[in-house]
Amino acid sequence: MKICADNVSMQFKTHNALTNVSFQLESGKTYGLIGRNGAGKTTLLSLLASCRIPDEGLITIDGQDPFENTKVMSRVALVFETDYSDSHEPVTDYFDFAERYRPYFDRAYAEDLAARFKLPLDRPVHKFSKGMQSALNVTLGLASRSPVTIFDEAYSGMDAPTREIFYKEVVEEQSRHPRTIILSTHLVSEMDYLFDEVLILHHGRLILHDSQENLVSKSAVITGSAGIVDRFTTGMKVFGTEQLGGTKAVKVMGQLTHDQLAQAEDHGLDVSSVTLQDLFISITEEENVHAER
Ligand SMILES: Nc1ncnc2c1ncn2[C@@H]1O[C@H](COP(=O)(O)OP(=O)(O)OP(=O)(O)O)[C@@H](O)[C@H]1O
Repeated sequence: MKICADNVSMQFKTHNALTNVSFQLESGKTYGLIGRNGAGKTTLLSLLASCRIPDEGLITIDGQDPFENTKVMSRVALVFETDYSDSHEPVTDYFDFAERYRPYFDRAYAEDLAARFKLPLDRPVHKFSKGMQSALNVTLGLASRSPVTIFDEAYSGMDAPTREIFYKEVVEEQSRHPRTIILSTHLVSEMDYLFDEVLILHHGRLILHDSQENLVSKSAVITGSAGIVDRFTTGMKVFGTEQLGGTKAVKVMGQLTHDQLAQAEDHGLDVSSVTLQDLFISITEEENVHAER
């Protein structure tokens, strides 16, 4: 299912939670939605899941407005951190419910995941630990096999080995049952390998949307003696700088040419790739937002 956001804006009283956000998402890809606290990720995902309507702009899923559109919305699943404190039902009741309302729900897969996450099927969910409740959420999301499956930080309660099971399943599910998967997260460094494309929200604006491959190949860190690094990077688009004594590391946007790489080597400069986490931190640091040298 193709998702389009066209100039979407959302306000809470006087606060602009989203401003003119536009993008297109395709089926069969895993998208990483990243942004600092309060950047607007949950607001955007709740619009995609039709929990609210945008103040301005349009969201379409397969060309249709998803709001109160049962046919479209039965194919979209939003998984978020849920408060289960009043949930006295066992896991099996959640599976029964999903089986009734989720057209692609695979119960056998859900039971298999529950076993791997060590979730007792007959125990009331309010008695689960926070991590177990998160594992139930991701189980319902994965097994929903919804053509659009959105996880809004739904895994934050899970410990590292449990998150690894989830990540592995995301990869395997994309090859078994390709769909649009959107993962919002703060765990950028451990999840970056899952993303085909990355969207970075900052203060409600989409400041970057590109493939993971492009992001990594179109940026670099140049490290070496401060004066030489400064001369080498003059005229380049710099988005981050660190200095320790006489050694400077400058992060630049844009792919270096063969000549530039050869020059860097001649000058004893080290050229390495930027991680997504690095890129994210640097471009969302106020003082670095795309400063041109
Ligand atoms: N119901 C609401 N009423 C008023 N303001 C809201 C509401 N929901 C969100 N906001 C504000 O909108 C902005 C975006 O919030 P949102 O929850 O979308 O951010 P987020 O990127 O998901 O943040 P986090 O990573 O901390 O979960 C924040 O400034 C938040 O305070």
